Formats: sequence, structure tokens, C-alpha cells
Amino acid sequence: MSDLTPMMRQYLEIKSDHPDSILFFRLGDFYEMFLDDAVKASRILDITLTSRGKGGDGADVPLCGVPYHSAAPYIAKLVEAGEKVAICEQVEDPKTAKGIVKRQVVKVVTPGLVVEAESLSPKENNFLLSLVRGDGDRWGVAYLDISTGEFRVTEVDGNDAAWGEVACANPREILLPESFRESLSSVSRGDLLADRTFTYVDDWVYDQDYTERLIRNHFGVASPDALGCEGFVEGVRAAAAILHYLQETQKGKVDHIRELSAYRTQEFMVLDESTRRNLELTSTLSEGKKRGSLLGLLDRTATAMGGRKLRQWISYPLVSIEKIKERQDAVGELAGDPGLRAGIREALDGVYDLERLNGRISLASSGAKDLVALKMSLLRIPPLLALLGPAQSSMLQELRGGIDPLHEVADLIGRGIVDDPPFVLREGGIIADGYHAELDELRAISREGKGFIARLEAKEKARTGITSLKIRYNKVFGYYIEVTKSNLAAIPDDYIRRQTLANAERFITPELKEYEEKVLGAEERIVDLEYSLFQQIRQCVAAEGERLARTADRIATLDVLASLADVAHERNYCRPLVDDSDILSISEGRHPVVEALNVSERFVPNDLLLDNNEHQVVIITGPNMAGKSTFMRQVALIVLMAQLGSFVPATEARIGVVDRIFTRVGASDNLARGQSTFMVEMMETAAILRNATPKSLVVLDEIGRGTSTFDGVSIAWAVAEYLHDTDRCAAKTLFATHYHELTELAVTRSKIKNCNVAVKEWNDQVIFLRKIVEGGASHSYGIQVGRLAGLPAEVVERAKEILHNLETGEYAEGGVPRIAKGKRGVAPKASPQLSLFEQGEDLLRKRLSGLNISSLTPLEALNILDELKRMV
Ligand SMILES: Nc1ncnc2c1ncn2[C@@H]1O[C@H](COP(=O)(O)OP(=O)(O)OP(=O)(O)O)[C@@H](O)[C@H]1O
Repeated sequence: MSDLTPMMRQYLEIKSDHPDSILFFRLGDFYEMFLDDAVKASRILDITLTSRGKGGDGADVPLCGVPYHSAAPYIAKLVEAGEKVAICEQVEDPKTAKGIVKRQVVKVVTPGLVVEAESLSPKENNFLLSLVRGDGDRWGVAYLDISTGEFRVTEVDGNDAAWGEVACANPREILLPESFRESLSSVSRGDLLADRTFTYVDDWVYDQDYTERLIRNHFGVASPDALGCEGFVEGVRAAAAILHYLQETQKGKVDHIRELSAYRTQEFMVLDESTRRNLELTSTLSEGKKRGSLLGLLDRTATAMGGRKLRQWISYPLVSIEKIKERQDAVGELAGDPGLRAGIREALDGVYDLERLNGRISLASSGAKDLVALKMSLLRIPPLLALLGPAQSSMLQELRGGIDPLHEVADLIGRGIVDDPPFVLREGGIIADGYHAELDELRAISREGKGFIARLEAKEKARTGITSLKIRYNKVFGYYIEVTKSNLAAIPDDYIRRQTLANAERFITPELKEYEEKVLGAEERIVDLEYSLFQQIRQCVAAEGERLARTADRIATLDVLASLADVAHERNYCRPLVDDSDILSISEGRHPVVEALNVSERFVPNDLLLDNNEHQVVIITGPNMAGKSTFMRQVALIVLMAQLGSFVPATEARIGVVDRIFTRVGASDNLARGQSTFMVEMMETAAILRNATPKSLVVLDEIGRGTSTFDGVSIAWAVAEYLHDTDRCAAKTLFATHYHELTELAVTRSKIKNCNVAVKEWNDQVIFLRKIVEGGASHSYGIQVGRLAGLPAEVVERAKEILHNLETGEYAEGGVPRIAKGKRGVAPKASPQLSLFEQGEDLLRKRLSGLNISSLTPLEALNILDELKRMV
């Protein structure tokens, strides 16, 4: 340290407190980065890396920097790349500082704690999630969106459920105890961990006394129980770790986090991570896009808040029949009233993201434009409330009563701030005329002063007779009179020379300076006064943050209800009867997304009945491409839509509330997790058998496909039997399979039924009818589907030949199919060829012992010898 410059010493001291952040070290008009930070940042930001001397041992120090006034996009880019940025400012005036200027980190921007609008996507939350594991595999999960103030906490049992919550919140940054660092690498959840920043917090932070105290102090409650956290020991630890992290990074500016909303996973339908993915709830499997997902279909929300709330409703379908019915009533009322819907949409179209505006206002990072946006949004509320006046359904009535137009806030901003204020806050032009008497006076002086200058210029021109005389202004000299060299003879005595240029001279007069002082003084004071008035207004608005947050939440709810109603009306959905029966019956159900996106083929509706009696397990057979997966997904989606309060694509539906939906669909490629497809399939199946209940809906698509046929059939069979026979997990089950053997189960098991997707054979072609009918399928039509998919004709023909052999029982001794090649189209009877499945010496021996040498011609003998040679 001793041979470092004092500034470098100060830098290293501050940096040592922020080892995992890139330190933006304020030096005059720049933020500078040094050493490893500089190397990393220059690469990410694509800016020049330079160096300067006087690091340790006189070595050169790598260095790069960005201008302070345009740092925001650079910070955003680093954070986007998953880095944290610690902003270190000069905290005393360099002019008055003795020795080196004092510097301090004033804020750490991290991927999970971003508030700048440019770095956020409007219809998605940006969560910081905290995860902690307690005794007995109980996990605390808490997550916060600092930009909106939304803060949620829960507790779950087991690894799977905990990571399920992570998948659902989809956080940008995850906080974990330091002691978890090692074990995280063994969590085989590659795709879940990708693209997230991990932050490790000292273990002592999770101390129970400390965490409870943090919660009590922050929320001003006597105990975390007052926030609905009864029994949430781990949840409280997880939530408090977030508060601790906020204190460290935001340096105290977190007043707008006023609520912690505790929820229990039992209050919602449980959807594990793979089910969310498989059902393409918020993004598609193939491209990860919103378009093509259920969210993409249902999202007609007008506001960003509504968009985020709908995402949440889809992620957390309800199980309370009462609450589901409340939502249905509101959706029904809106769906039946196009005028009301259109009116709501029109009003909401002008509403900005109130939650994020509120967040920025509370964090004092909002500009004047944010306040104007808030005002414009609030002005939309009175007409909205008028529209809701006659509403009948309880939820709409509650919203009408609860949406607060915050008149005085809108009024304050309206009176205080001009309609189109500038982006910068410190150059004036923000505060409206008539808001503040002193400001008005100063403005008058400034205006008058400017007029005076113009008048003075005219007067001096007349007095001197110099028509080219000009009164100008610059920052160094203030106002001055400029006279060209050729006119110098005409200047009066009272002109005082200030500066000589090549072909002009500049002068001042006492009169000019007197006015200058008045005008410039006024302008300086105007700028200062405007800024402090703006801050006052912002503080007044911030003080109403809680009311604003509640109103924002209700507007979001209204937006979601109107969006669901819009889709229900346009797509002709029906209101499902949701009750606590064991019945799941759907008439003419459709797949909501396939129906909407696949306009080239008319969607064929299908019925379904599942219950816990005769129709507990329905085995669906049918050719590839017939529509099995589509049908099963459509059932799962209809149930999910019903429980989130939406109407459903069917003519009639009765949905006995489901506690969980499990899916094991297709061969999802999980290479990112380093697990084989079959392994994942079996793990998911095991989890289903462990966790399903009679209230669950299980969707199994071709389980066992990832292994050999016999293993596959055996596993599929045993799984179906288990789901049928075991009371604890006798879930309503849809089971699609290519193994026709499974249709036999219906003979011995009373609650298993068969159905298949009908196809028609015509001229050796299959026509998909897309209709689910009772009974098992007789054919797979795999070869025909292969032909449709463009397999070469030779392969198709050969496959048919092999199929024929298999079907006519051409088996070798061990019961293994004999796959012979004969004349095309004709299955050979007793083939001299050998089974592909026999091996090595046995083959030779058998072939030899079967020969009758006395009846062979020499040519035949030679041919056989050649054949034997090739077998070795
Ligand atoms: N009821 C329907 N009406 C119209 N088109 C449908 C219907 N069901 C499915 N389809 C269309 O048929 C195609 C195949 O459906 P799906 O993937 O469900 O078949 P599958 O039987 O599961 O096939 P595989 O066994 O190969 O997975 C889909 O692209 C879908 O668009």
C-alpha cells in the first residue's frame, strides 16, 4: 500500500468492501474503473482500456471510464450482463476538501434491484429472490420487485417445491447463504440456474433473532405474525435476508417496500417446474417466446401492471371455489357488456405503469416527466369509476369502491408541474407559472431583464451611431457590448474595455452589469428554487405511495378481468362450473392456443369425462400426429384456465377443483442439466407417483418411450396400475401411449377406460379425424405417418415389409421378431437368413448344423462358405 498514490489507496479500501461489484469511482466528470474491474467492464462495454502508473510497485494500473452524466446506459449494460455496479461518489465539495476528497459508495445496482425503466420489460416483474433451507428440508422463499415494491414470501417442503417457486418467480438474481455456495454446484438444474446472478450473503444474517428484528423494524410491527407470517420461520429468514441486502445496496432508500405478502402454496394449484414448461403457460417450449403460450393468448391487458398480474394469475391458479366464482362473475359481466369493456380499455390505454412510477417516486429517482405521467394516469380514473357505476358483480363493485383517483395528488402535479417538462431536473422549466409567488416574481425579472437588454442594445446603437453594435453573452464575461475595430472611434467614454479580439473589442457599462446581476441572479435562483419545489412535490406524492400502490393493484386486476372477458367473448368460451366434486367433464373442448394459431385447419372439438370412479384413468391410443398430446394438454389448460377464473374453450364444462396438475409430456431435452432424457422422464414419473392425490390431474404422454420396447411397456403398465390401485395417489389420469398392450388394462381394472383418436384409412393413406372415441386403437399407422413426413419410398416399403413379418409372427426361437428381407412386398416364409438378434459362434454353429452336405451342389456349398465367412 505504501507506494500507492493516496487516491489509489482510497480506491482499494472502498473496493475491498465491494469485491463482487464493479466499482464506478467518481473522478470529476467521470466514473473510472481500475484493475480487474476495468478489464472486465471494457470488454462488456466495448470501451477503450488504458493504463496509468503508480499502482503497487509502480506498476501500471488498467483503467477505463465513462462520463458521469451519461453513465446510465453503461450501468444498464453491465447489469444486463449479470454484473453488479457499486456507484462511488465524491461526498464532499472538492473545492473545500482538505487532502483527498471523501468518497463513498452511495448505491449498488444489481440485476435483481433495477428501477430504471429502460432496463425492465414492462409486462414482467424483475425479482430478486431469496432462498434458504432450514431443518427437515423446509425452505423459505421470498422475492421482491424493487421497481414495484411487490414483496412476497412463502415456505415449502423439499427441494423440488423450492425450485418450483424459483421457476415461477423467474428471478434475475438469487440470494443464498454463503454456506450454500458449494452445494449449489451439485444442484442439477442447469437451465433453472442459467442467466441468473447469484449473490451469497454471510450466514450470520440468517440468524433467527436478527431476521425477526429486521422484519419488525422495517415494517413497524410487533412480530412477523402481524404480516401473516405465522409459522414461517424459514420464510422470515428469507425475507429478512432481502431487507439486509437492500440496506447494503440501496443505503436506506427503501421506504416504498411497505408490504410483505405471505402466501401458502396450498392456497393455489401446485404446478411444478416441468408442468409449467410443458403446458407452455408463459413461454413456448421450442423458442421460449410469449407468443404461442397461454399467456400470449390471454394477454389483452392495456397496462403493464395488468400484464404482470395476468402472468401471476396464470402462474398461481386458485383452489378456493368462492374466489374462482368471484372472478368468473366479473369476467362474465364484462364479457356480456361490450360497451363497458371498450370503455374500460379506452380509459386504461392512457394509464402508465403506476407501480413502477410509484417505485421511482419513492426512491426519489423519478423525473418531472414521471410525475406528469402519474397525473395523466390519475386523470383517467374518474371516467373509469363512472363506467363501473352500475357494475353488479362483487369484484367489480369492490374495485369501484377501492380504486382511488387521488384527486389531490393529480391536482398538485397539475398545478405544480408544466405539461411537458424537460428530462433534466436542474435546468429549470419544470414548475408551472402561478404555482409559487417567488418563482413567478423571479421569472418576471428574468423576462424583463432580457427585454431590457434588447432595449439597451437599440439605445446604444442610436447613441453611438454604430449599427453593427451588439450586446452578447458568454459564460466567462457575462453580458458585453461588441464593437468592430472599424467603429472604435465612435465609442462613448463610459464604455469599459474588457477584451480585444482580432477585429472587434468587447466592452461593458455599469448599467449593463447592474442588470446582468439582476437577471443572472434571478436565473440562478429560479433553477435552484424550481429544483427544491420539484423535490417538495415529489415528496408529497411519495407520501401517498401506499394509496397509490393499492390503486395500482386494483387497476391491474380490472385490466386482467377485462382482458379475460375480451378473449372469452371473442373466442366463444363458456363459463365452467367449478365445484368440489370429483368430476372433470368437458363438452366440445378445444385447445385454446392451437385453435387460435392454427387457422389453416378447423379445430375439432372433443369431449372428456374423468372422475374417481369408472373413468379415473383414461388410456389414449392412436397414431402419431393424430392429436393425443393436443387433447391432453387442452384438458390440462382448460382446468387451469377454469381455476384462474377464466372462461374456457368448450361448450360446457364442470371442473371439480384440482389441487395439482402433473404432466409428463414428450421427450423434453434436458441436456443442459446433464441428465439423459430417459432419466428425466423417470424422475418426473417418480415425482408424480410420490406426490399425486385423488384431487390431482395427471397427464402422461408416452412414458417409457425412452427405453427398449419391453422395458417401456412394462414401466408404462406398472405406472398405470399403480395410479389405479393406490388410493393415496389415485389421481384423474390421462395416459397416451403407443403401446397397444396397455389397452388390456381396462379388462382387469374397473376404473381404467380406453379411448383412441379416430383415423380413417383410405387408399393406403391415413386421414386424421382428430376425434376422440371410445375403445383402443387397432393400428399405429406409424409408417403412413412416416410417409407423410417424407421418408423415402424405399424406406416406407421396407418398413411395411418388416411390419408384415412381425405381424404374421415371424419370430426366432427366443421369441425375438425375425426381420427378413425378401422380395419387396412379399414376406418370405422360411427364410434362410439369420435373425439380427442372434450373435457370434452360436450363429455359425446353428447354420452349420442345419446343412445337409449331401444335397448341396458345389456352387451352393461355395456360396454358403462365403456367407459363413462374412458372419465371423
Ligand atoms: N382436435 C384437433 N383439431 C385440429 N387439429 C388438431 C387437433 N388435435 C391436434 N391437431 C393438430 O394435429 C397435430 C398433431 O397433434 P399431436 O401432436 O397432438 O399428435 P400426437 O398424437 O400427440 O402425436 P405424437 O404421438 O407424434 O406426439 C398438431 O399439429 C395439431 O395442430
